[in-house]
Amino acid sequence: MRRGAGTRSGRPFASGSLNRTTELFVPDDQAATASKEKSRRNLKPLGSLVPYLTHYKAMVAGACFFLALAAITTLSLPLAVRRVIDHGFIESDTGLINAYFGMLMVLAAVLALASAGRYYFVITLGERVVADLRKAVFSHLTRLSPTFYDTAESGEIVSRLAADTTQVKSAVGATASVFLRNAILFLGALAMMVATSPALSLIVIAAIPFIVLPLVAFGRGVRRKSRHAQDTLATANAYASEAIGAMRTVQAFTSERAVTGRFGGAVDEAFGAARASIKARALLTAIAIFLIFASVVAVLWIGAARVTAGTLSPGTLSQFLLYAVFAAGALGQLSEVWGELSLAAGAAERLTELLAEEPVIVAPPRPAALPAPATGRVTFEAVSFSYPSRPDMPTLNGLSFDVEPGETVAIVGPSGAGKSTVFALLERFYDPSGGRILVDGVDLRTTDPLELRSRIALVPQDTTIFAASARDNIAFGDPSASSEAIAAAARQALAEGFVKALPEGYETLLGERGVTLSGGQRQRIAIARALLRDAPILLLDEATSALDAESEVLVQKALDELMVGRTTLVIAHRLSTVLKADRILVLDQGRLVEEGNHQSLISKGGIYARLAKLQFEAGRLEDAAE
Ligand SMILES: Nc1ncnc2c1ncn2[C@@H]1O[C@H](COP(=O)(O)OP(=O)(O)OP(=O)(O)O)[C@@H](O)[C@H]1O
Repeated sequence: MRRGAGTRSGRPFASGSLNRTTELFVPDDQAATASKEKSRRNLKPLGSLVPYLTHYKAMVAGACFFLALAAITTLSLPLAVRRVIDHGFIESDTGLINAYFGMLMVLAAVLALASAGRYYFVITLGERVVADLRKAVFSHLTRLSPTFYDTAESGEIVSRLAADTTQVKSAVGATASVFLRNAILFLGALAMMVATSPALSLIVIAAIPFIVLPLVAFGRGVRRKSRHAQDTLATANAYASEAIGAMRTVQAFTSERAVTGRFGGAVDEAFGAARASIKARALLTAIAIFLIFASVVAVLWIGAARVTAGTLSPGTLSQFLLYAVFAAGALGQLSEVWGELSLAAGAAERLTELLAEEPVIVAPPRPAALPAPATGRVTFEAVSFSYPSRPDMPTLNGLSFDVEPGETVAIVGPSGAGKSTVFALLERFYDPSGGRILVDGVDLRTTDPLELRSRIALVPQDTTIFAASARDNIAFGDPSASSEAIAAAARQALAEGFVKALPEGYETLLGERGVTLSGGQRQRIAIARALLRDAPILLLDEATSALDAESEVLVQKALDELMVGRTTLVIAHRLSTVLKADRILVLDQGRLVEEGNHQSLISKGGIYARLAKLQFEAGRLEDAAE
């Protein structure tokens, strides 16, 4: 079960699209095909966000209303301006001028209100949707099978959860609103231009393809570069989170310089990619601004000639020009947010991919019920298994054994024999490739994994202490447990003494940013957790790290309490455990090679005898010392 660093290096996910690190190492021609395919993609992935939006119809309606109001108000401004120029100034009627300016003031107030409303609804909507999306992605991640995590890089997934959702937030919020506002403005201004002066509009409309086409073509390259920059950043982040999680190991091996250098290299690469993307974006902006303003100037030029010739009123030219500026400005903004939107589309796509990742282990459509009350019988029938990440290496080979209800069975064997794998299969983290595993006579494939796991309590070798209170840590497997039940479990696990002695007792924050527990204390928390779960089957992965004699006695006593009346499978590392077990199963290379009790196996003189001599020698010395 324990994975070496090698197993997490850069294997693509099942869908082959999430692990961007691998992309950096694919041959150039493949990478080119892949990015071509990507650049063809458009804003479609943003469509996957629609279901999230439909939950908040009122907010969407509010956002649309204010969006339209702001656009209409903006579009009516030039009409007022034209009247002021063509009538107000000429007729020098102060009453009329006042009325026009009064109207402009009202328009300004409406515009201000509409903009504030738009901002409020749109940004809140963005926050709301991304909060839901984060929850959905995280909840989905908790349901994915270990097979997924065998090949995924946890740092990268966390970065997806943080960075991609933030990108989506800006898209749903600000960017989408800017996009829609400018799209409405552009179309509205265009229509008003035609209404104002069809002749001038014709010139402008003829010029549009010459403006838009180069921008679109160039925009594609920019998007590709941005995506590359994001991917390189994700790689750097993944590396950082791995190193930060293992800082003790880094320092113990005095590898600070090496990891800093590697992270620095990754950051520099991300910076290089970001700079390339910024350069392209800067150039795009320059091209856009020049093309747009050059055409506005050209229109002004032609229009001015017409005013001089007397075929156009100055007010109409101003009105037309204002619409042209609006349209041009809107188009400029559109080209800018298009890039951002497509980035967000990329982010939405990756999140959708993550959400589309199916758990390998699922309940059948009609799961068979496990018998009640549970007895705790465990049966392995000719079980063969290879890890999906190493399909050509058989880990278990036709393994058969039966554990009676209430029996304590020790599993021993050399490192890599498959002991932890037996536990993983029993929890149905994976399905065997051959044979069957039964709990209380029911084949695990036919039942609901959640129901199965609720019948199993696991005390792992390394207890994970979460950054939460001591109470929550004990109640991890049963968050609804009463304070009395939690205290009783702690008492039985001999954890009550040290928990009460913590600065704030059961409420003391443990783990990261909290109190650090000793090895023996962690194990007793794990035992209390398992006691509270009160499951008929107990899987115990005995810690290999030696505890001091006193802790050892406490842990042992707590375990004895835990094992009473339960079927127990224990991966044994101590002599005292094998001596107490009803039966010992000896595994080697995924096969059951010997079976019996300590005495019978020792007298056989086989693998167990050899292992016992090596492995339990220390235990015997300890026992002698006591
Ligand atoms: N998640 C995994 N993906 C791929 N291979 C794995 C995985 N977990 C374990 N293995 C491999 O399966 C084999 C059996 O591993 P397992 O952890 O079951 O052995 P073990 O008997 O518990 O060893 P140890 O006593 O050292 O913990 C080993 O060769 C190991 O490298």
